Amino acid sequence: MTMWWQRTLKGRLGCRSIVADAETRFNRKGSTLFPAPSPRVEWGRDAVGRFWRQDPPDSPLVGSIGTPVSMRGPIAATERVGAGVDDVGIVVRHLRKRFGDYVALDDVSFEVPDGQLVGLLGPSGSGKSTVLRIIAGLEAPDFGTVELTGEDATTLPTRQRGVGFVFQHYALFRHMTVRQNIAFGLEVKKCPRTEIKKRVDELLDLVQLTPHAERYPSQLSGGQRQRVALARALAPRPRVLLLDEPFGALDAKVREELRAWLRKLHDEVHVTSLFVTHDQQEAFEVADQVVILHQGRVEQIGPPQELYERPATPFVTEFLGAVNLLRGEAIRNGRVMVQGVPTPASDPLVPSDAIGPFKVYVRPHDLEINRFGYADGLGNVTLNEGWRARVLKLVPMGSHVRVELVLADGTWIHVQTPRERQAELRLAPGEDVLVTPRNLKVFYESAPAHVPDYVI
Ligand SMILES: Nc1ncnc2c1ncn2[C@@H]1O[C@H](COP(=O)(O)OP(=O)(O)OP(=O)(O)O)[C@@H](O)[C@H]1O
Repeated sequence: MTMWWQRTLKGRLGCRSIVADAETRFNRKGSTLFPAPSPRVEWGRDAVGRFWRQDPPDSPLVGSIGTPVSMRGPIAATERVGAGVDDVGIVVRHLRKRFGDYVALDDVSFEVPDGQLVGLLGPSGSGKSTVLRIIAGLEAPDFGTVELTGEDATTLPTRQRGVGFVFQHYALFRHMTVRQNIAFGLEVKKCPRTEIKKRVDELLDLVQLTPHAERYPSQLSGGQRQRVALARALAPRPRVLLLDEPFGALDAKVREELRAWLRKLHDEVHVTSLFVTHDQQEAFEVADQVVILHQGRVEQIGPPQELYERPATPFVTEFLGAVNLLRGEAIRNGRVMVQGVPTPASDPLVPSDAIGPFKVYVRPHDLEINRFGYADGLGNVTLNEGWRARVLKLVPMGSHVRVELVLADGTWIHVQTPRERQAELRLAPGEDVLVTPRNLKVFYESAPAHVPDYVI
């Protein structure tokens, strides 16, 4: 029956994701849950991830755009990486995994659009490698599904998944040359010799190791070995490429070079890739989109800049770089009371009369230090607005100065001030100043766990 549904829907719509969804619904309920749509009906997902159906105006079927048809609940907006139903390379849905009593994954769902490089970012122990291992078939989920290029792969053995895997510790064969290592997967598949040679030459060129083809791994640098590992993973033309902290064991400079190199390489080969890292900068530099994991759950998904500018939770705000945390007392007319001062908030969605306490976050480069006021020489004095603070310490950091201050209520903050601005202000420890913020991020202090509680 399931097969019938697959065939029917595929034939009518050519739409793999809908097929997978219909199949699950069918299996769970044991009967057809929605009528077979006519070919004129269009299907897809809306901006918040719900399935929708667009019926022609004269259709006898109920439903229109925005009509959710999934019985398992929509994939939340925070779980969506990209748009489109037909162009998905990897889909994981509702993954759960326990190790004994420990919940390693708790309902993880996301999609990797075909041909994109997506970063899976999170602190140590957040479940990143477990997700990757489940996608590769090295671990079985307790619940949930894995779909690779439209095919349900949840129970497929690893070797049938068409997955290329690159680990942190390059597992190259020490007794084989670079060429033999890259050829290994193709030899196992018993590809013709001429084809193997052609593909290996191609890959040696791609990873810029042609001159080192006859070397052994011990004769290569760490970065070169990881490039061989990548070429070896790409050799059998995998459907998807999984990279688990591939540069984790390398020193900072080599990592930086390899990041740029990987991004360039991906732009050439466009293989759907999932890249695990705990390094925010690495994820942001390399990935088209980033999935942020925390304690086995997806916190937020989006392009790097969007995550940085519009973090959905306090965790994401804190995880994505240095930030000051203050207490907000109430919000009135779009201004949040911080340090007794109504301070502009950057989003019109702020409830006009919400009562705190709120967590108020502001990045060090979004704070400006000012004197209390200035005179124009004609006897007019203009007073600045901001939070009163005392300078504690100045630390030169090259292009900027890190200024540490204490606010009137004893809260410590730090500000990143351009070197030129410090040359103007000539701040010194012990001075009283005003601090003026931009881009405040405000969250309810005690939001229910895991519910995005972003209010600004
Ligand atoms: N085979 C296992 N048996 C027991 N616990 C495990 C097993 N594999 C993973 N875990 C636990 O599950 C949690 C998630 O592990 P995972 O390796 O997926 O995290 P991670 O985000 O990749 O961390 P890291 O960045 O440190 O590699 C960790 O607390 C880990 O100890």
